[in-house]
Amino acid sequence: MASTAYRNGTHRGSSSLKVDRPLPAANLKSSSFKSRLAHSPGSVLRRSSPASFASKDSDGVPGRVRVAVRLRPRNAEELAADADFADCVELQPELKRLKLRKNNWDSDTYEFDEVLTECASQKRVYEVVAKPVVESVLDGYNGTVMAYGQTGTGKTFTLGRLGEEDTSDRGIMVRSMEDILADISLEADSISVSYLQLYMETLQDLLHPANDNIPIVEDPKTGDVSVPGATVVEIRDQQSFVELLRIGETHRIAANTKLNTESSRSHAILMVHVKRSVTEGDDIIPSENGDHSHLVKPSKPLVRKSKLVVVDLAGSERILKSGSEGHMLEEAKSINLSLSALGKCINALAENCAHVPVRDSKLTRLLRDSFGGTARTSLIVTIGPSPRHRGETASTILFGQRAMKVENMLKIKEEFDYKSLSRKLEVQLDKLIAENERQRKAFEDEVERLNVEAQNRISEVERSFADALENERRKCQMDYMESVKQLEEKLVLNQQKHDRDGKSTGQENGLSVSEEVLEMKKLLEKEIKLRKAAEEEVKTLKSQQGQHMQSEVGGDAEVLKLGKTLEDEAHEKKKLEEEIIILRSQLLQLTFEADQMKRCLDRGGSRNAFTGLDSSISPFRHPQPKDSGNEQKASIATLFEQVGLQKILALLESEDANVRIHAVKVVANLAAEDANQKKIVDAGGLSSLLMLLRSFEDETVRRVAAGAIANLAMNVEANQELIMAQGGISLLSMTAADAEDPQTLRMVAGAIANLCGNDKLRSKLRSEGSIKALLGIVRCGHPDVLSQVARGIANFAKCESRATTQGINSGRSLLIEEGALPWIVQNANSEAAPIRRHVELALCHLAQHEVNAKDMISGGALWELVRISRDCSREDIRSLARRTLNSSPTFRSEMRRLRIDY
Ligand SMILES: Nc1ncnc2c1ncn2[C@@H]1O[C@H](COP(=O)(O)OP(=O)(O)OP(=O)(O)O)[C@@H](O)[C@H]1O
Repeated sequence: MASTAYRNGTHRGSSSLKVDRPLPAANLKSSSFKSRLAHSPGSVLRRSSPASFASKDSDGVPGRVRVAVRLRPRNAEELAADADFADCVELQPELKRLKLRKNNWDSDTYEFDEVLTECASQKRVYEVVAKPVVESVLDGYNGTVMAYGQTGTGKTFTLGRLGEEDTSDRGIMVRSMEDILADISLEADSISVSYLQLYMETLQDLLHPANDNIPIVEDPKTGDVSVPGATVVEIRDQQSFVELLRIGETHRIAANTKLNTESSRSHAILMVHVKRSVTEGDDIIPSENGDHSHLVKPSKPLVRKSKLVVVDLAGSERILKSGSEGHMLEEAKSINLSLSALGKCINALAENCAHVPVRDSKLTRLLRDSFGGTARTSLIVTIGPSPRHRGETASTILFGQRAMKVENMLKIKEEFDYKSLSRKLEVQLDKLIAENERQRKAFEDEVERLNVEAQNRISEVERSFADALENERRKCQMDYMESVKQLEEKLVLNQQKHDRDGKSTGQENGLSVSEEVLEMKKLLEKEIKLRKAAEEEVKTLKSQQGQHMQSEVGGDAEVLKLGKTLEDEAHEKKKLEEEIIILRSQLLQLTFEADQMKRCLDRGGSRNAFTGLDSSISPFRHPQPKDSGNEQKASIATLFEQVGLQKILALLESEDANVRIHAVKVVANLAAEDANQKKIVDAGGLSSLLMLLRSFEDETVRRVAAGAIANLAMNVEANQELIMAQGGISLLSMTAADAEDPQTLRMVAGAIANLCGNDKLRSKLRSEGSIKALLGIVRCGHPDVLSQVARGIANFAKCESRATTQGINSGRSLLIEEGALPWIVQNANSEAAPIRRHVELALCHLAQHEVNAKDMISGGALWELVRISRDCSREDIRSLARRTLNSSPTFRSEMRRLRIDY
């Protein structure tokens, strides 16, 4: 092995220095361990032997044990005793060399990493010996600062001085902690301390002395050495640390030896555990919108656990010199034993021996990581100047020289930091929750905004739609009113002209009415267009609603609102359709009336002539000339085609009274056409009409409904029977009893009269009060009404007569039983031809059966029969009367008795 010592050439007669430089270029003066590593890429692990103080991995950084030598100044005793002698050492700090005098003319020269003279301040000692180690510890490496030297040479002075009186006296322990506390973050990192002494191979807790015999635990894999039984105190400030040191100091075993009045008898070991979170930059996670501001992916959370071990060894001494006896002698032996075990290990490591006797003492076991392990180690060897202790000084120097050859493999101790990860994730989670909350709020605000916007749009559309509808309705109404007014004015004018000019003007007026009709038709077409436009509008609204619904997924309230809007729109549409139908029906009526007027003018009749009151068959039947009849049929066909019967009938049940009135008029008009009657009945129109009659809500409705029923009951027997089956007979009877309006009574009488023509309904008509109803109706006195009554009585009498002839009926006439005879007799010679004709027929039918003859005679009917047989303008009736009188024995006998010449 190459020696690190070199001799003064003078002694060997050589001026050249034989320096074997095995040391790597590492430089203790550097304050930054990282920069040192950067400057020593060529450092080579010199030990190739697997023998090591601790197990090592190959991925560490080589780091030789650094050794400094410190010379204590002469103490009082030495100043006195050695006054005449030179120091045994001569220091050359600038060359980092130490000369150990052998005698006055010969010396050995040694090179150290640092040579500290007796004048070196505590601060400088700390900076060159301990500070680099402390920095390494802060970087995550283990570090050891150890003082070795003869007793009384200043080990405790170097390491353990608290410097409470004079801060410049502060030793390495205090200064190390100051630097550590200054560098770490108390929030993220932690420092804890254990303070132990190894005394006579027993490890004792200096912070809790009762806790002795603490076991040493070594991790065979990592080489980590721990003392789990030791008290561990967390340090948060310098003051509490100094307090701990003081406590430890008071518990440290010391003795007054010859060489040191306060000689430490134990090895003191301060362990400073530093736990630091690695603060590498977190990866920023871009959000969906590319925003990089808030989300970060926590990097792999690591914690670096490092340990600074400061070892104040007990003094090495020659037992004789120290004057130890008894127990102290045992102490001294134990101290020397452990120091010698340490020396052996260092020798073995320095020599790359296969075996390092680590287990020979607890001291070597404790320092397993410091020598040949993973720690960065700095050794300060303390020496005294006295030539009397030259041997001990030489021994100390050689210890230091051997230690310089020990190469450690520095490794950072990193662990996965679950706590830190958990903390980071919690922070991250909080951020995410806050972000989520922000986004949710923004989303809700957006939904709210869209809702408001949609509502505004809907309201706007509703408003404009309602306005448009209202305008159209008003316009139609006004047009309609205007048309009616114009027609009425023209009618008056036409009448006046007609009166003046006679028939010649009739044709012109007819032409102008035709023009009106054309105008009306145009109006109808316009209305149809309007309806289509309104339907388009509804479609557009529906599609807008659909779009809105799509854009507002999950917006239930909005969907409901839109549904409501749709309903409203549908309602509006229905109303519009109703209005269109009404307008059409009005137009139809106008057309009809115009036709009537034209015909009337053609005939030179009065307005009353086309009101329908003169209709002898049906109150609503349109007695039209062929051409106008065809036009009317065409109009009705158009209405059917464009609107549909079902829709028209549905309007009979509309909530709007006005709509019902118009609808019933349309139905009545439709019912006037034979071709429509069955369709109306099949579609349930009869039931609706009867319902209107029953509800008696409006005189007009009732009147027109009765007229429509009369039309339906006109020809088709099946319809008549349906009316009966649905309670129509009694309904008509009741209506006849309480109606006052002559038009209504005319319609009701007409309907009953039609029913009276059906043989099958005879008894039902009587039992449900129809004959009484007809007789009641005569109170009205209006000839048109009376004409319908007379027609009904004639029809009834005819059916009775037929039944009697067929042998179905044998009794007295129900008409006579119901008291109709007096009215019949009274109206047999009515001035109104229609009445007279029906009554004459009725009398003839009654007279055909002998069973009625007596009542007729007593009721004065015979005279009327005789008159009819003589004077009736209709030949058929006259001959019928004659035949009847001739065939009845009772009448003949009475005529004889009365001497009526017949
Ligand atoms: N560099 C120094 N400057 C001034 N005084 C010093 C210096 N070094 C040591 N001393 C003094 O020397 C005496 C012995 O020092 P210290 O107790 O530190 O020695 P030691 O090596 O720890 O001894 P031991 O091994 O017996 O414990 C003390 O009074 C101390 O103040």
